[in-house]
Amino acid sequence: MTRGDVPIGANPNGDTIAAIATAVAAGAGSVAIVRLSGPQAEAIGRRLFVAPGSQAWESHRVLYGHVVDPADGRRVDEALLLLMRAPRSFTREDVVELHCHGGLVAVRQVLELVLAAGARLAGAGEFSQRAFLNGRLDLTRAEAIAEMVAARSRRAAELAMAGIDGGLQRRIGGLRERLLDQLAELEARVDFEEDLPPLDGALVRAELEAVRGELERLVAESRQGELLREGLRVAIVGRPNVGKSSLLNLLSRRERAIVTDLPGTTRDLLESDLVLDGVPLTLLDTAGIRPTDDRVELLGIERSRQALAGADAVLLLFDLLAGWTAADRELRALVPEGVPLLLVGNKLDALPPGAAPAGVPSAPPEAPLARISALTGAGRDDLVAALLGLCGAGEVQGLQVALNGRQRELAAAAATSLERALETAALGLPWDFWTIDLRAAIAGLGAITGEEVSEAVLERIFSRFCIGK
Ligand SMILES: Nc1nc2c(c(=O)[nH]1)N(C=O)[C@@H](CNc1ccc(C(=O)N[C@@H](CCC(=O)O)C(=O)O)cc1)CN2
Ligand SMILES: Nc1nc2c(ncn2[C@@H]2O[C@H](COP(=O)(O)OP(=O)(O)OP(=O)(O)O)[C@@H](O)[C@H]2O)c(=O)[nH]1
Ligand SMILES: [Mg+2]
Repeated sequence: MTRGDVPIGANPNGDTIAAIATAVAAGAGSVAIVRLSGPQAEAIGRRLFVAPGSQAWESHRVLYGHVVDPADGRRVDEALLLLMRAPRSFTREDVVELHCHGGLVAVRQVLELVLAAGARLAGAGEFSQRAFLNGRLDLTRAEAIAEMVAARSRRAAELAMAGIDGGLQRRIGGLRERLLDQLAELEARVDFEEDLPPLDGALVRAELEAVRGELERLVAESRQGELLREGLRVAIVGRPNVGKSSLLNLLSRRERAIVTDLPGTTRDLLESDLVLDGVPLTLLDTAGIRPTDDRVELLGIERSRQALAGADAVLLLFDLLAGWTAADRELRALVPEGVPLLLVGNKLDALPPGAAPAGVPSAPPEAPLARISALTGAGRDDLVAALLGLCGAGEVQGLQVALNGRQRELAAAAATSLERALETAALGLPWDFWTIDLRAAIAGLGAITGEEVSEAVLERIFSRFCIGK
């Protein structure tokens, strides 16, 4: 995105941007919106839009009419126009929306006419960036908007909504205010030591310690938010014929993968996107791993190994009838250290009642164990709960706010700065020695909310948004 000509702050003389605001892929919607923002938005709208009768161009009213090509008066689409004059708009600039018919052909023509009439194609995230620069949103709300667009599950959308409502801004902004209060007290003592009542150092330290604790809690909880935003890649691995594809089908509730009684049925990697208990995940069905001379099967097995190496979690499936065999133990050794692993004994239905499966330890030392029948679905819910629990996703239900990666780094650094300030305090050094680290912590929290953030960082954040947002 190049936007060197737009200064930080309001944009009264700036250019007018435009983009298609609605989905441009994954099938046509029934309505598509071209959005304009900037000082020329209304003039361009009036040039291209013909509203019959005596409809008035009033703010926050919808006009009915047609988008026409001003060159020849040809009607390009039947549409609705929504005018929102500054500052009562998303960007706090004049905004015009042309609500066209869905599908891409007409709406692209409308966008071309808008650009030909003097608007500039918006860069990624540029509407949201203007909303931020014009003080309509803080940075946590702007980032939450991007998360809402990207959300893959209901829980991820709820978390994004809490961010849009300012949940994170209030938490971080509140902690920053508390630090600013302490800084003011300390600085007053540096400047006017004689005129003020003495400062109770223990109280200041207790307050810094409390803020530091809150920051560390937020950092610790951020992992759950990450799960919701990014989803988990879970590989199902195991020997041929143990029921991996059957399990994929059971969890995705459809016949996604081919299942046969022939070992070596699955030869390629198969991905299925699903949501389990509000957590989005990508399940990978893999080719059964075994020694073989079949060239195609060997290539598939190589992909299984790669999936195993790149997964956030692994379900290692084995056949309860055959028991936990030497080959299963070898597979277990392939699972990288530190990757959450659940052993899944399958074909529970075929086990005679009361029979202990051969070789399966009651509490296997290797990893936690779940028993299921991919055929009947028995044990499915316990499997899901165990998997999510292993990945730390069990607690996402109560999650109110969650830091993203950028915010987590800043919060962790701020916590470290506070720790340093507290160490300085413990050494009994003068007030002005504390304030250096305290100020660094305040700046870090200001970078989360956007109160103290460089233009380069803003560019990087908004360039990850989609065009039209
Ligand atoms: N058609 C359409 N739908 C949309 C958006 C949009 O821009 N256009 N949004 C875009 O993301 C989201 C809604 N968010 C919005 C947030 C604020 C304002 C707005 O005009 N705020 C003004 C005025 C509020 C008022 O009149 O009380 C303000 O806060 O000053 C508009 C949309 C989702 N749906
Ligand atoms: N009785 C019983 N049979 C099962 C169960 N799960 C799978 N099967 C059967 O086991 C056979 C193999 O199932 P698949 O799901 O294709 O096994 P796979 O692990 O994907 O096998 P490959 O793709 O060859 O590695 C099929 O005949 C399934 O019907 C189960 O829980 N109980
Ligand atoms: Mg299979």
